[in-house]
Amino acid sequence: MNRPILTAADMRAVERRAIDAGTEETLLMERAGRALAEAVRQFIGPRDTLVLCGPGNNGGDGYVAARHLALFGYPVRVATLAEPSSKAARWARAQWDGPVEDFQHADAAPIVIDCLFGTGLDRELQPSVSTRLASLVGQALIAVACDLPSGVASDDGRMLSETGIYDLTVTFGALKPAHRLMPAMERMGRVVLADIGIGGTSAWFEIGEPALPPLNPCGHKYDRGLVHCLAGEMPGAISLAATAAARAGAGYVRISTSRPIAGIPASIVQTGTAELQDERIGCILVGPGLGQVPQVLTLALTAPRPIVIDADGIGQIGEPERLHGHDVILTPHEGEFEKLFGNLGGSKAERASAASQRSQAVVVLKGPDTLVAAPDGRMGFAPPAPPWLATAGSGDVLAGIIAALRARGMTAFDAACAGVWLHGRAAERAGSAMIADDLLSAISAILR
Ligand SMILES: NC(=O)C1=CN([C@@H]2O[C@H](COP(=O)(O)OP(=O)(O)OC[C@H]3O[C@@H](n4cnc5c(N)ncnc54)[C@H](OP(=O)(O)O)[C@@H]3O)[C@@H](O)[C@H]2O)[C@@H](O)CC1
Ligand SMILES: [K+]
Repeated sequence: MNRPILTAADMRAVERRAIDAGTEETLLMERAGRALAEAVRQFIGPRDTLVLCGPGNNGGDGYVAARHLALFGYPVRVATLAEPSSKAARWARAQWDGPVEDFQHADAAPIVIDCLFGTGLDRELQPSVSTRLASLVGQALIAVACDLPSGVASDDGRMLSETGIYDLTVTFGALKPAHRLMPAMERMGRVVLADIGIGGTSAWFEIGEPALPPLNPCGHKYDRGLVHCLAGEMPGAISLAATAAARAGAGYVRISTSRPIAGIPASIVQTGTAELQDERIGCILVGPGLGQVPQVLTLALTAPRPIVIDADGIGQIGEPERLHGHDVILTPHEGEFEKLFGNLGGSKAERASAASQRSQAVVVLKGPDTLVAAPDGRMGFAPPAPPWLATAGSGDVLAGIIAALRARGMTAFDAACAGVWLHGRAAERAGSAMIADDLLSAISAILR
């Protein structure tokens, strides 16, 4: 299931609609604070707990959580940075009948719950606040963030202030972009999405497990998709990509190559010609191991077939507008992206979206926080993938998987999202000592 990702403004609009429809704001805060307390209870048993409350509704959630944790039997202290400034937070503060300490002078605790700032943070923290918060987070056995670690910019995942590494982040109603974007994502620990009875739809979402096209029991190999790969100077990369395409379910994979490539499964056909006008081709794959032979990309773009352009192929496109009228999926990492699109500025999501619109291609902007952008504004955010996916050949495998899914009839955007999801799960299955070749058998295991 794809989970919506909402900006702070989107989230406020959802909240406003619920309130206009008769839901009390304090009820939403009560649900959020209770969900936070329950998540903490699931994570760790009763230990001394310090809840840090800020002036806004994030702080309000903190007073509610403190009340519930005390009811659950946790020894709870509350420390405040400033008195509540919103009506709902004042209500929550009034429901807390324990003492309230001053944030700067509160003693550390094994469980620290940061409810200073959430989606309303719009500037860096005062240095005295970030230093003290980082110290409390650093001394804690378990550091928990309410909605977001204070210091995180919700909409783009930047760190406005550094406050340390958390173990658990409990968010409400919907994920925010920062939960799936670096550098914020790696500060959050486990992210729990709590249901508080409201939520929205969005063109932005976290990529969930895909529904792959069903196999036709009466079908033949071409029904399952023909992927045509174009080799270049370094055949290892294209053989990895071609094998990944075969493992990801393409019925027929062939490689145009000027010299035989050793070590490829015999089922992958090698040909000395490039029959790209073949209408049975479901997707052309060009770029892995291509080297400096730009005429191969030019040849690929003569064929009226869907194309995945990866690696060296991306650097040879020249102007992104060259792709207009073609059916293209681009799979750049940051360096290749900048080479093609220049320095676009803005957040990673804004850059991916702008690039997709400019090229009219689906853009898979790879990294530890991979994004899939469509020209119509849709954006898939990859769920967290293991860091060992950053290894030589990993991108070739991803390109091959995506080409197979495109050839199998998925739309360009869906194929790219599904490929990113499968690639991450294959890496999880392959384990931390994997090399890119191991992803191939892991794909087979997942698709079994
Ligand atoms: N949306 C929903 O559906 C629900 C949302 N809920 C919760 O509400 C949270 C959002 O609450 P929010 O909008 O009150 O913002 P929040 O993060 O508490 O901070 C705003 C306050 O901080 C201040 N301020 C900002 N930056 C600052 C800085 N650097 N240094 C110092 N001050 C700074 C700013 O005041 P300012 O000084 O700018 O006037 C303002 O007072 C959300 O994260 C979630 O936890 C749940 O209750 C349930 C439903
Ligand atoms: K927080």
